Amino acid sequence: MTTMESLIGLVNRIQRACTVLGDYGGGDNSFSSLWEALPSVAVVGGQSSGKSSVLESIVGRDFLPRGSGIVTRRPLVLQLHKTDEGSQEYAEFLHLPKRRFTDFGAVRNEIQEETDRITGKTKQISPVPIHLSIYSPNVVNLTLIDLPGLTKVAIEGQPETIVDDIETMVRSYVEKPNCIILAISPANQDIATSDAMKLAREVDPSGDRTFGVLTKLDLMDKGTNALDVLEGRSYRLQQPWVGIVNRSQADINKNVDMIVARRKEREYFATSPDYGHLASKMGSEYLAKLLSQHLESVIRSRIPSITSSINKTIDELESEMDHLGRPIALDAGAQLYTVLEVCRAFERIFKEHLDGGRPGGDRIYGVFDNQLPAALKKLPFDRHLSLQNVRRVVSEADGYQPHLIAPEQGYRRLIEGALNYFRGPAEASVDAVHFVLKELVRKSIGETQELKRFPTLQADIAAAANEALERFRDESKKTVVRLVDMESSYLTVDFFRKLPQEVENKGGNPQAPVTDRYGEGHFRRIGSNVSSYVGMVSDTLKNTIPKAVVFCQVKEAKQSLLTRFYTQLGKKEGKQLLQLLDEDPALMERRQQCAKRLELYKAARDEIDSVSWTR
Ligand SMILES: Nc1nc2c(ncn2[C@@H]2O[C@H](COP(=O)(O)OP(=O)(O)OP(=O)(O)O)[C@@H](O)[C@H]2O)c(=O)[nH]1
Repeated sequence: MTTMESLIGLVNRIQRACTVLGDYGGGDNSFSSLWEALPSVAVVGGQSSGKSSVLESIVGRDFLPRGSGIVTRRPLVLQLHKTDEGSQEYAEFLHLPKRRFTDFGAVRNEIQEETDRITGKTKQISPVPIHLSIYSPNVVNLTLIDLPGLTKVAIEGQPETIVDDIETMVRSYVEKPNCIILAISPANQDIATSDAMKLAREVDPSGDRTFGVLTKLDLMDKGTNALDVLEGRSYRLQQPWVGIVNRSQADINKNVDMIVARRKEREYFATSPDYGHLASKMGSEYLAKLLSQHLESVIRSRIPSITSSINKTIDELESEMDHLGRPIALDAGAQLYTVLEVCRAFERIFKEHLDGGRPGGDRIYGVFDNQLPAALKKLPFDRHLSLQNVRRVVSEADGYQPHLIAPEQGYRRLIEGALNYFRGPAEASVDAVHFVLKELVRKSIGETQELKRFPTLQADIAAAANEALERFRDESKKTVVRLVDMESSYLTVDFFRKLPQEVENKGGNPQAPVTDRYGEGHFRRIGSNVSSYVGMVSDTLKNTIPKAVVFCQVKEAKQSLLTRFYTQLGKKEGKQLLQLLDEDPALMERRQQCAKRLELYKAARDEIDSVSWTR
């Protein structure tokens, strides 16, 4: 069996770890809170209901600040550790790990000062808890959280909102299903008006996790008693009510020792005509034992769910850490490696877009299959080869001496003029593919998870890739224009060799008169011959332009999009590399939080494992 000590000690250790990492009940946290999964006991009550007195008598020591107004302004997480009989009592604060307090007056001062350290002297409240551990043979293992007293009016110097602020803070603790509520009400007030019971009823209507504590039994009017409450008739709870008699103000003024006070309390119940029959179930010592046992059994029953919640959170945090990436290494070599790794990830995605696997590459084929043929079709050859223009160009080419057989010069000029039109669609194809590539770079950058961390590197890669694409575009343009120019520079002789025969065959009658070389039909035929030649060239270019474009732009983009960037990278020094890897601060912060949390949860898991082993 797991010992009680180890179970409560386990939760104590996890709670401390939580606080170190800023995870505490009532805190504002974007992560699921481990604290909330842990059972704890919160002390709530109206002002002057006797909360401090109950806590002190559970501890058996005077150590809480006293005064008028709201004294408790930060939650006090009080962890009690039972030590061997005869050992010295001491206290330790989590915020002062190296100091052992044996003087409990000094503990009181430190609580006061530490409260002010966060809240200032303005009497504000803060949800950041103070952790105090007390090691003593006179305590039972127990963790209690002392919360500010519920109040109805703000006193001078306090903001008006304090009444609500306190309630909100107290509520944020007690509404958690794992919180055991120690609700303190004074017996000399009507239980129906108790602030503690009002809140407890709201957050725990079934009374499952509320322990009702009735203080000031000794201050009740003569002839009255609290048996209706203590025996559960006035207000039913699943747990038994406990009556308490704390030190009176006069006792406190006289410095009546806590141990003496405990004895007096025992005597009070033992000799009380009203409560004598309940004596064994009354008093602060009994309350401490009751709570400790209850806390232990609650912890025991929760361990499996705590463990599974811890394991689930560890998985979540680990996958988030993977997603956020590892922290940046300090040496330049490792930094260069990181930059290269990220660049490669980007290049891989970019290639997937081109080669298929990711969409977008098909749009390049769309340029070749639709845009280019459509643009070629739209070229104004009809106008260029109109009868009128053919006649004008041929006549101009002839000069004063009209051609005798075939208008060689005229043909050349008409063909050259027509071929010039191909530059437009050729260049437009280059541009269209350029824009597709640019868009794919943009997309790939967006899809490279590894890049998300590094806005600077992302911008630099985008700039380098786009600069490379511009270069490829220039090269590609030169090449396609060259293809067109090549067509003009040497015409396909074969085509013309066949022409005259075709003309003569056409008539079919050798006797027919030779066509009038200067008539309309003649020029029409010239136009039609040029048109067929241009059509042939158009078919050729429809095939060769895509080859040039793929060769100059697509293949280059796949192979050497970042080549120049890599060369420049090689010249960079450590500092410049670090600049490239300068992360988004929000992300850095998130990773840090994640890492810390992961550490906490792993530590918690180890703690739980170690307790399980001692069974
Ligand atoms: N006679 C008698 N006096 C008590 C008892 N419990 C508390 N008192 C007195 O009631 C006063 C308030 O008690 P505290 O323990 O300071 O009450 P509190 O709820 O902590 O008060 P705040 O922290 O100011 O909200 C003190 O003067 C105590 O001595 C009791 O059971 N009997």
